[in-house]
Amino acid sequence: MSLITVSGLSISHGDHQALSNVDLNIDKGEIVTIVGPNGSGKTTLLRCIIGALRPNAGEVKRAAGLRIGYVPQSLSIDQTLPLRVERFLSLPRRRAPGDIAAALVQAGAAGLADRQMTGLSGGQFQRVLLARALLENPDLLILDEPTTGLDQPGSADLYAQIEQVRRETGAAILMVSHELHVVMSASDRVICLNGHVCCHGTPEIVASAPEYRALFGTGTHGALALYRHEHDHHHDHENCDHDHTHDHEAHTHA
Ligand SMILES: Nc1ncnc2c1ncn2[C@@H]1O[C@H](COP(=O)(O)OP(=O)(O)OP(=O)(O)O)[C@@H](O)[C@H]1O
Repeated sequence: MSLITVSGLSISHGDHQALSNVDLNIDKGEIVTIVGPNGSGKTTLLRCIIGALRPNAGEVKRAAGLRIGYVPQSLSIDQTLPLRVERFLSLPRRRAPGDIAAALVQAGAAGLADRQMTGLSGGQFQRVLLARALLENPDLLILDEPTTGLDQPGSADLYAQIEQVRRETGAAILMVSHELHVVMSASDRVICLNGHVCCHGTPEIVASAPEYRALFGTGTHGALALYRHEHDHHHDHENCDHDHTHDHEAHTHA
């Protein structure tokens, strides 16, 4: 059985329909990446999966006893409050120093226990958040744009760390990423979201799907196309939408 099964999930924020009829499942030990333009509902979907938001329709089924570790997109720390990493990792639940040390090692942040949270670099901060999620001994690790604010080498290092975590712990990974080149190489499956599932499958299938190309283009890994997307889909294919009106070179199929 899957760790997570999402079926027919729809949710609105006020009168804004953020997600419509989303189906998704995550199996043991796989890396699944969600891509999609800004505002396409990626964070909303993750928050439904961890149970922080309730869908208006559909459901999220979790395997019995499933342990989830969640790394949020951002976390603000009071800059005026002294808070050591070790203490941060013991909030809100007290943790044994040995567990904290082990989680920091696994997150590639060994030696940071005594540092101040406010003095960490972006990459170190993300690793501490990863360590915090690992303290849950997760079967499923959920990361919302874990490389936000990191430079390219920093991002590559963090993704390598995440893959190592999967190798060492066997945890499944569900993450949101804008770094499509990395997504393509490291994921077992990719889900392309834009208020609904535009297309999904192995990275190769998604990369060659016209709806993916319409969203992300083919040059500069599609990063620029993220900001040019227009919300004009039709659902006329099992896994895909096929009618986008974009001016991008890749969009020659419409
Ligand atoms: N609490 C909220 N109240 C009102 N609207 C919201 C709320 N949270 C999200 N939204 C809206 O729902 C839509 C989806 O937001 P969400 O944060 O899930 O997108 P996203 O794909 O994660 O975006 P980004 O890539 O910018 O992080 C957006 O239009 C957003 O403005």
